[in-house]
Amino acid sequence: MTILHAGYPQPPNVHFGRLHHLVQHVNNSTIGGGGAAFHHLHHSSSTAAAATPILVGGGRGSFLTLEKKKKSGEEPRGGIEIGRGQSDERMMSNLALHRQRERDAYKDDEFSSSDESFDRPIQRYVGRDTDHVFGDFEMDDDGHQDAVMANGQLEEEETDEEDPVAELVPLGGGTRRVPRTPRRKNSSKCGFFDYYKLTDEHLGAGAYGSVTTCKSKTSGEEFAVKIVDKAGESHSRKRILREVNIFKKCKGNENIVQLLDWFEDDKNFYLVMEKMRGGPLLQHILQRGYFTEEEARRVTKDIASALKFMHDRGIAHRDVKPENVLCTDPNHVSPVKLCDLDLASQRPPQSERHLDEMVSEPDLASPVGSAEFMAPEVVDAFVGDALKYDKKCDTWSLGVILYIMLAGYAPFQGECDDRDCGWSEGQPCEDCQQDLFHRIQDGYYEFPSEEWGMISVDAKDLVSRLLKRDPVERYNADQILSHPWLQQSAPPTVLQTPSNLIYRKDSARDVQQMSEHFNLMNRLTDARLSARFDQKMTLNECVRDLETASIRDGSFLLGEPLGSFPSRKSVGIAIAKSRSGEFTPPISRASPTTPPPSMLDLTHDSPAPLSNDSGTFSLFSPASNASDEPIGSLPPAPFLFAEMPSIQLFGSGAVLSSVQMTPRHTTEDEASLKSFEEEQENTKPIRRIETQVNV
Ligand SMILES: Nc1ncnc2c1ncn2[C@@H]1O[C@H](COP(=O)(O)OP(=O)(O)OP(=O)(O)O)[C@@H](O)[C@H]1O
Repeated sequence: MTILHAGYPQPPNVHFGRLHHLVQHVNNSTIGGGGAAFHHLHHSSSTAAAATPILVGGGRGSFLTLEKKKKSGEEPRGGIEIGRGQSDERMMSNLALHRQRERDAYKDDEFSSSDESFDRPIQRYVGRDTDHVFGDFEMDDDGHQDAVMANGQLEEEETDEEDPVAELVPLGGGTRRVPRTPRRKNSSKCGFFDYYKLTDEHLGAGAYGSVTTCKSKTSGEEFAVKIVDKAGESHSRKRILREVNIFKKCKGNENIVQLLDWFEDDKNFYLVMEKMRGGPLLQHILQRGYFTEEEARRVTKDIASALKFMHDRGIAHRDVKPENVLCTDPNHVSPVKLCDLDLASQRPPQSERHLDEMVSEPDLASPVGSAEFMAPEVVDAFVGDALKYDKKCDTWSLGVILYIMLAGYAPFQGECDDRDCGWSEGQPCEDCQQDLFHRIQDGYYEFPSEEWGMISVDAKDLVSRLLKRDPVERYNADQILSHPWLQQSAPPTVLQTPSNLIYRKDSARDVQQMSEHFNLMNRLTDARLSARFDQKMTLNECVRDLETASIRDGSFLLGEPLGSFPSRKSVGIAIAKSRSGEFTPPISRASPTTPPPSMLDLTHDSPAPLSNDSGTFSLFSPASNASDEPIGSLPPAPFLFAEMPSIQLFGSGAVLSSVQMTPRHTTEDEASLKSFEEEQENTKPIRRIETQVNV
């Protein structure tokens, strides 16, 4: 019996893009998943699927239906099963377990609700928390999860238990606890600006959002709000929901930034967090100009505590780096808290994972994070070894941070023979990049006596326990916390860190800036790849899109014109920025040569070898005139990344073709942006050409 469960959290680590494949190849196995997964199967020509009886659960209502059937002794028609070859009993107990997890997830949920009195889970958005926690699920454009009824028809998820609440708006977080009863449905449509006002204080920016101080309209209290533009990527909702879920799991931990509220409107997501007044770690150290080993010890302890908390819950942060370590107090370096949970992933224990599921799991196999903080196994993934990495890469990254805190420079640095190479000034250099990768892979670093001579043996010992190439040997968070260096006060030795951060050419500050190339690229790669998986593009489709991409005067051409960006202020700003200064199209020093096979895994789409996957791009300056002379061209390579101040061109022969535009715009640009978006909607759809606007 092959059974499909739809509309309920799928068993961990089953990627629906693989569903068809798995069903075809694994007899009597089980696939859990959303309605779309069922749809996929139901419409497939797979004999396994065709022979499949139908009953498929759809969310909680269907679960109840199933329970009733079970009680009455009625055999489900087809049934639901979670786990391969399991009995009906087992299936029911697994479902009950999922159900319990779901209850637990809601139990202390300050974010949603005032409906505790009803003693029932609150549907915070259409699609359940657990769906996001346990893995991917497919949503339609409106974020609805489909449920599948006994007749096999797709239908919207049952909402008989309660009226659907306004989708995602607002979560009405813990601070005000906006009632979310059906009666209050419309009144819950309050937006971020009903409760907060933005200030001019810019706190930071990342690949997806900018972070600004906002003030509560009622109390005047200051918070930090991360504003994420919805236009940035096709599946931003899914990512935001995942981040919110991870934040929720980390609620109450004093070393993880707390999310207090979140909202959504037509344009943006708003994540309201506690404000970390002390700023990012290295910036704080630089500004103070004074840093001791004891302070480094405290910071390490805080980060290790945050990691322990996350790891104990099966969550890996995956982007531990100094910018994501924030100081609470402007006058003291500690306590610190980890922020930026958008790359964090929650994984079930290894024991619950099946081998084929692990292999086919692009999300967790995707390399994310920043170069200098990447653990060797992540670098392996970049250079083709495709090894898995998990929570232990967080402790590696902590090792890198600790090293930088103690010395003021990074343990692994790239170097080449070319004296004029601008690597240490942030310029790309393939040789330096390769050298950096090799050094990380070798795991070779030193403790130069000039800085390290005065640092305690215990501190160095902990560094060496963390910078272990083999993740098995590397300390985990528990071991870090019990290390002697963290058990008692460290010497009050004043470190050379601040001055090294300022004066060394290859300082961590440069490293940090340069690592952003990596970070951005990895994330976008990740996003594009998952978009590709979502869209179920075939290899051939990818290749067709790739011939030549050019950017001319704000128009994006890809083979034939797919659309153009109007010369509006919001875009104009970006172009104006690009015009300033001489532009040479760099190939990112950090770009990986090949995305790891585990990310691509195109073998199901086509047997074509990846070596044919090079695309050729001509890169035109937006300022170039009618002569249309390309100002530079990028050599064909499996993966390319070129960057202008605000426009990036991404391309790869087989993977994706995408032009990413990141104009900054101010609020007065919103009207023009809106009409730009409307215009886009009315013109020919621009496939895989996306704009990202960071407010
Ligand atoms: N709660 C906060 N208080 C103060 N500053 C913050 C806060 N959260 C984030 N920041 C600042 O904003 C920056 C960007 O935030 P964050 O990393 O969450 O955004 P992102 O778009 O997810 O970035 P990334 O590209 O690293 O993923 C941080 O490095 C930090 O400097």
